[in-house]
Amino acid sequence: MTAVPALLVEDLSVAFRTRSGTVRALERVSFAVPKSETLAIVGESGSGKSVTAYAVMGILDPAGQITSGRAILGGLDLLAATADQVAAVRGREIAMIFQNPRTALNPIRPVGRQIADVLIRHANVPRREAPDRAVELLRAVGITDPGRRAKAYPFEMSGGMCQRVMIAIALAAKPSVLIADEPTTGLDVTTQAVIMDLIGDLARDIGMATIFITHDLALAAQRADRIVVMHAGHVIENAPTAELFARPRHPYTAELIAATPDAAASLCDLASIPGALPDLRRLDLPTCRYAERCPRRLADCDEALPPALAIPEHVVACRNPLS
Ligand SMILES: Nc1ncnc2c1ncn2[C@@H]1O[C@H](COP(=O)(O)OP(=O)(O)OP(=O)(O)O)[C@@H](O)[C@H]1O
Ligand code: NI
Repeated sequence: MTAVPALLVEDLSVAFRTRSGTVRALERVSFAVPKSETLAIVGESGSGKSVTAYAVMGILDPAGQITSGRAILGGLDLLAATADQVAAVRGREIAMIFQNPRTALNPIRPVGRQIADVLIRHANVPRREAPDRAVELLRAVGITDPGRRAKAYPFEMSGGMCQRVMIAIALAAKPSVLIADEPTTGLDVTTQAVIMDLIGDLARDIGMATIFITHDLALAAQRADRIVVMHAGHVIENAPTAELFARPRHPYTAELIAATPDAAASLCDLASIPGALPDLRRLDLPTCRYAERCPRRLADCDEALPPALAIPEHVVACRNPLS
């Protein structure tokens, strides 16, 4: 009945081995991104948003280990695929843009060349045509005088301009999925809106699904069709955006929304949510990682979490959800 999603993440668990113990960063994370839709992943710092993205992209820190899960893209499980298979897909079918475009770009290669590299490698563009196509792409992401700008180095461009270049690189091969990890953090508000519009417009043009990782509930509400809320490495709620705001079912989501009345605050500084994320190295981590902060905790909250698939279209991982 339901169509095949652009990306399906199921049961993803990741642990990092560190000197001070094992960090259980993700536990059984699941979500699906329908084709052409935007899914926001929101959560406090340390909740596991970036680790989820890195695991799917195959760029986890070597200390990180995927201990369970699948990430299905176009019939291929990225987590079980060979390095060659992943290399063939990354940049072509799934691409990522990062918070700090300046460090993600190659500092010693003109930006036009960097875009041309991707076009040759991933979009089957003949080498001769690549430079002109790179200039076209720079124009498409709203860079004025793109012919001249193509010859510039990243340090010669503003942060907003570098992010446009990153977007041009990410979208060069028209991937079916884009992961944008805090793509506008550090940019001024006007540039933020322009960049988000740009990503939205380009996604629409090529029918691309977008995973938008953010601290900013307001931005998520404006831009996403669906919101996944993470807490301490768990997906605790997943619902269509309007539904999530109208009827939050997990006590943590309700706290988040209450703490941000016009949904305008950023989750970066959630001083008003009592407690902190538990230390993910703890050996006695509770089954519900929110239990120790939760005003609705029941005795049986320490038992296994209910399957996070309680209600179709609206997933909540809680034994005592709001109705
Ligand atoms: N290389 C690593 N070694 C050990 N622990 C790590 C490593 N990378 C991430 N972690 C841990 O994994 C957990 C999730 O981190 P992650 O970066 O995904 O959080 P996040 O939700 O993206 O936070 P932020 O909003 O600050 O970017 C954190 O507890 C973090 O300390
Ligand atoms: Ni992050």
